[in-house]
Amino acid sequence: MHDRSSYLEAVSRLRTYDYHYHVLDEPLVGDSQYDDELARLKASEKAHPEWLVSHSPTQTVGFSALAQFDKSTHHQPMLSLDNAFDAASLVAWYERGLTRLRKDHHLASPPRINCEPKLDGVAINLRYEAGVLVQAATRGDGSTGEDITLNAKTLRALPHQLQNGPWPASIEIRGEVFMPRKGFDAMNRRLAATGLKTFVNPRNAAAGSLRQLDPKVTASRPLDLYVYGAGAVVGDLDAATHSETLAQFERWGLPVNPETRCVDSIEAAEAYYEYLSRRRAELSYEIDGIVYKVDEHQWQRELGAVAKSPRWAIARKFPAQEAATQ
Ligand SMILES: Cc1ccc2cc(C(N)=O)cc(O)c2n1
Repeated sequence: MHDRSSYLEAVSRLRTYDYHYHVLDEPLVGDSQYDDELARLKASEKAHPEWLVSHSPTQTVGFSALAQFDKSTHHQPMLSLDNAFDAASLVAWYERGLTRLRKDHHLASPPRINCEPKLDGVAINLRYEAGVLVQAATRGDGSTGEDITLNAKTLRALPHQLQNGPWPASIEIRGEVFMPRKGFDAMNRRLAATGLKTFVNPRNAAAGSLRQLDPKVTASRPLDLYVYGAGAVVGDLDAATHSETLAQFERWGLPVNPETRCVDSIEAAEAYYEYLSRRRAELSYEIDGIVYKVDEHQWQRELGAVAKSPRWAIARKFPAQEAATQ
């Protein structure tokens, strides 16, 4: 660097690199170019101490990224699903539930089963108060997650205000944020074209995009959302079944997966698995199985949950795919 103005330009250029790398998680240059330019800056400051400015990157101890996310405690824990890897395990899950319920009830008909694709994305907990979205958080450890409200508000599928009331005074609504394949491929092409690191799969891309410290970056990513259940409810959610709850969510303007079906038998539930297994490749998003839930809330309550997993729900997983070619 032959004069102070080119030194000051170098300082500004490196600070821009730092911001893109540490805050936007989208490096502008490769590590070797960054290291070379930083080394030249340090040499200039050694040769010309009178040029040094306090905002030079050589003066910051570890780049101070924006504040981390606040923590957010779920009013009701977010449950994780037990897995079934074959039809026999699915039937065994259902039979176990039937046996438990038959201890105390004469079941006129077998419990209905709600079936839906298991999206391969990242879970989110939304809290609406008086119908207004007041908080959104990641699942975290099931009890406490990260407050990503500003990022969630950039999701085009997510209403900030519920429609067609009434609704409970406060309600937690759970869903899965995901990145459709086409959006994932286009985003990776853009990142690769500018020499930036690409994401391995849509699930990682959704998780990384939802947890950006800068909501503008989240807004630039092709994220989508389907909601799948309720958590804590203050007031009355007048729905006797899970499928009625989902219908209510749709009336309020929340996105519910259109592949969701309610069936009358475990055989029909298994048929749904076969049906969706055949359609999997043509869906616009990635799924890693089917989620089955006993539909009646009364039976869900009676079956309860063991450890962190509900007895009333199970995930029937597809066989692991060999390294998927994106
Ligand atoms: C209770 C529960 C827990 C995790 C879930 C996850 C998904 C999903 N990944 O699509 C769908 C559900 O209905 C879920 N339901």
